[in-house]
Amino acid sequence: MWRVMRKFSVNALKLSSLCSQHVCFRKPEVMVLSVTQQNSSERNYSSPPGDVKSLRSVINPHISRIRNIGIMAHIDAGKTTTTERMLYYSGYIRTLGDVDDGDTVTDFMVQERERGITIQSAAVTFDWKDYRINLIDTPGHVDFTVEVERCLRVLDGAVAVFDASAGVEAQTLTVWRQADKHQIPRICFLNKMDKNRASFTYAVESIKQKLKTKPLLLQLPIGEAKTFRGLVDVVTKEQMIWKPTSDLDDGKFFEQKPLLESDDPSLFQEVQDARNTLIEQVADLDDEFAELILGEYSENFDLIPSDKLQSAIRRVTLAQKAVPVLCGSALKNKGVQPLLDAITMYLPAPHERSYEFLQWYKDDDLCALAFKVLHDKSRGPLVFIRIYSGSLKPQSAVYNINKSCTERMSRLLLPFADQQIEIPSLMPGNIALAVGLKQSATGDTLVSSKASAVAAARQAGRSAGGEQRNTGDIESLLLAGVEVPEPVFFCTIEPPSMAKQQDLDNALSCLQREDPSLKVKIDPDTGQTILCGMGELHIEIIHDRIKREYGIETYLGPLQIAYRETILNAAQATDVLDKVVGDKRHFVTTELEVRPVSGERTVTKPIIEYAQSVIEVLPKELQEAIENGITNSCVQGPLLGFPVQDIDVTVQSLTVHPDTSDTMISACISRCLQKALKKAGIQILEPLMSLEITVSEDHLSAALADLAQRRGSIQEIQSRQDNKVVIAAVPLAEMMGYSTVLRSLTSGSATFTLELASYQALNSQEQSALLQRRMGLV
Ligand SMILES: Nc1nc2c(ncn2[C@@H]2O[C@H](COP(=O)(O)OP(=O)(O)OP(=O)(O)O)[C@@H](O)[C@H]2O)c(=O)[nH]1
Repeated sequence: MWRVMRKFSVNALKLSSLCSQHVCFRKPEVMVLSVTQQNSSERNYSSPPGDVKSLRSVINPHISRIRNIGIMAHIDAGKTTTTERMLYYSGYIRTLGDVDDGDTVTDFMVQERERGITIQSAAVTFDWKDYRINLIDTPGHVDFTVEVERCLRVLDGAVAVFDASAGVEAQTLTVWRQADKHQIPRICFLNKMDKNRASFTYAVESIKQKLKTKPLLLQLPIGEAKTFRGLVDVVTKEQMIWKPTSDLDDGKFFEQKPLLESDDPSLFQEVQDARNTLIEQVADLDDEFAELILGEYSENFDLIPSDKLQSAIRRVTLAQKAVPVLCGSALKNKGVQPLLDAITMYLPAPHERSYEFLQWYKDDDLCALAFKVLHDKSRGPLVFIRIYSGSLKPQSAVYNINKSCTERMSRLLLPFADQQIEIPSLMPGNIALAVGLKQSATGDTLVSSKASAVAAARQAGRSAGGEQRNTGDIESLLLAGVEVPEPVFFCTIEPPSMAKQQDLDNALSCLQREDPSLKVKIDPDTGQTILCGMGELHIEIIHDRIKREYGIETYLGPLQIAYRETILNAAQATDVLDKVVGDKRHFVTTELEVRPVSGERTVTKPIIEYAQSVIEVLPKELQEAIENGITNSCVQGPLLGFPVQDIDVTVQSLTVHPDTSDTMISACISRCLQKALKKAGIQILEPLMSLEITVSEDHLSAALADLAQRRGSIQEIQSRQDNKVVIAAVPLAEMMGYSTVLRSLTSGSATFTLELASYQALNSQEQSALLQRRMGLV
């Protein structure tokens, strides 16, 4: 049972389950925070370090004291255990759990079902010493570009957790490269130092080789594998030894004292050498520090004050010139407190990151990103928000740029400790949960008002070179979130019985708000529900979540590619509708002309025009009925039922009997358009993907040979450190199961991202082969 649960925790979000175990274990109480009324005895802390209690009353700490971080790790490297220890030492949870002990998770599932909240939580807030740490969940599946990018957007820094016996593994490599792209400063934590075959040297070497980064060794282990008992801080030359002080060996207390030569001469020498190497490395990367050591301390590096070295390490970490490396054993409760110190010391505060879009907003104008939506049956959608500028207050209205609507939030909550605390305001750099936003979904940008969005749009327009754009276009520039690509795969989904259809519809509508890349539609012919997603894995996960979180066992049809249809030529068609319903005669005649639209940009909605003779006499009310008919007809093309794009429709003539309903007008127009499209000759378009593969030189030719067999066209091969980055365009139809093939071709060393680039025409042979397949003839 536990194994099963552990697996989906892997697939879903491990931090989520932690948050859920500890935050949502009981019905979350919402309490209005009143600093003066707080009674410390009510809290759930077990001798928290530092002055956590008083800090907890600080709703908006100074921005320099905030750290928004994520933890990235390969499966089983110890992300959950490390996170759990962080929450324990910070006083967030009272008892240390073991991920291999399933009881708590089972309990949590029961609670979760009773409370009706979905499992996932996006962030957990806790204080360490005098810092506010928001631990933001990083997605379990790097295959979801949208999900990963959304998440990286709200992180200011990250901790990469490694299994010290395994070094850098595939999944870490992928996320590491994504973090490189988003320029996120990082710290490495070599976990599992207690494990047989754990090797500090091997793991550091693997970081150097595989991640092509400069590791800064800030600690050295004392002992390795079974003998691992502590570590030495290379900067301060202090040793930290964890010794069980009571039956409860929770690692909370450890001995910290200067390492003396008499304690261990060879370790002392190692630390001395490591410190000198560290100083030289940092001096090479930081001019300010180089000047300092060449001047005052050139005679004796030992005299360099630790705080000067720490500040220089911070600067090179923030500039991503090097990565601090720490070590420990989360399971054996060693090394996590120094890791927390390093997070506060070396990772950036929100204002130390540069966010390009902020230049478009005035200083105190709100700019916030909704980065996760949770569904709570009693309180409705809870939206996780990160503020970049301005402030948020409960009962205030915000303008959602993506949805072009104004919404009012009723309350603001901090996901703090075991409660969600109601707060009166939220300042830049912070993260909170908003209650009452009905429209906002994952990835939406929230600003203070429409006027502020338009002003920022103008500013963005000016920065983009003052091109004339309409406001709608410019607004799309403003998305602090990520643009959602069109889904490229689809399949039918069916509930186990008709009685469950309503539940399935509800589940899908909740999931859609959380995940903007998921689309759901109804097949107009069969009435079946259709799921449209970004990839094989995406659809699989949605299927799994419906079962796991909503308790509905569904059946998926075969996975299909979302083609498009367009026309080859111009054509005209006429149609007549003459129907008597009750005592009314509905009579319409029409003539339509269709023409292909060519250009670089895809035109997904039909361009609608009217002949002069029609526009002169056309009442405004009928225009909507006509345009509905045209738009509906384009949803399903005449050849295979895929959406029709890149067409221009001109209404050449229209006669309508006075009693005719709008529905009949739409129906006649729609049918006439289908006739015209058929006459114009249908061309099927297939999704063409932009593929980026990062591969070592040794495996480059194997990857290229494979691409050639997939109708791929190579556009560019770049060099990135010792790796090659292949940029290619490949039809999606050739990409099924690609991750498995690439893994075996490159011994798991290559990574790739896949994104929709455009739609390209199938040639006549490919088109007729597809038609035959769809008709079941082959
Ligand atoms: N020996 C040893 N085992 C550890 C350590 N940390 C975690 N583990 C074990 O490694 C396994 C995976 O730990 P998790 O914390 O679940 O790792 P994770 O990275 O969250 O795993 P996934 O969520 O499955 O990706 C569990 O059996 C842990 O008990 C450690 O420091 N030493």
